[in-house]
Amino acid sequence: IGCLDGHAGRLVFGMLKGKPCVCMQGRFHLYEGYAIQKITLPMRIFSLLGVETVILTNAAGGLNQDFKVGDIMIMKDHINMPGFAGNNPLAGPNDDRFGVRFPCMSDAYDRELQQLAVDVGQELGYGDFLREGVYCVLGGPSFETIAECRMLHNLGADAVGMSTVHEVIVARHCGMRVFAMSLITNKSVMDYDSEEKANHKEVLETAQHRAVQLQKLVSTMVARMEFNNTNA
Ligand SMILES: O=P(O)(O)O[C@H]1O[C@H](CO)[C@@H](O)[C@H]1O
Ligand code: HPA
Repeated sequence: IGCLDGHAGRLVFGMLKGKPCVCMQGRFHLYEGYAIQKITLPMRIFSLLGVETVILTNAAGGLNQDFKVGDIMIMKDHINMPGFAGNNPLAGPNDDRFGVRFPCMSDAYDRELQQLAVDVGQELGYGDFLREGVYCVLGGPSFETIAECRMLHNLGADAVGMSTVHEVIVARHCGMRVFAMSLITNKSVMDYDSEEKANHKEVLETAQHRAVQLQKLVSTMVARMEFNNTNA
């Protein structure tokens, strides 16, 4: 597990609301220099362990100008920018034991789980800062230029980050259900007059600020999820 700032590098096993869970406290990133297949290996291990549902979180910059720092964006779709250049975790020989050669991605983000997040978020009183949108992944580690932010927004992305999408692709390839959400930790700089600058300190501070609400959202969702483990 990646062990950089903000990523503890632990794999935690336990029960959450009566359900067996395994939690990655941290993740690997492309910008750490790992091959994309290594970054996503934990998803295949989870699948072999019998995991049925994957919940992914990330910190992201807000491209959508209606988003505020501290908003939680339910991911309804993604744009896989490294994939456009051929850097896809499923590139290379397909291992048929995990999934098909050409997996569908139009149903990557489970609609029922998105609705569950909306329902739970409303009940918890999080409606004011719960959004939905499209996440775009880039390689990092440099944050985006103003021109890049404008381009990504024009392409239909609401948030930008450096993770998650590769994990989603591998998790979907092996048939796990996926739910993902982004914490908008900073506003993407879209204007040459702006004095704002993306920085990792702000990302960590915002994550700290919303940590308890994110935990509550995830644990309440887990409590409500149907448990249907055919491997049990
Ligand atoms: O996507 P996660 O790992 O949450 O973290 C995001 O925040 C870091 C940049 O501040 C990058 O690692 C980016 O991907
Ligand atoms: N850009 C890319 N990745 C990020 C950002 C950002 O603005 N914020 C947190 N992760």
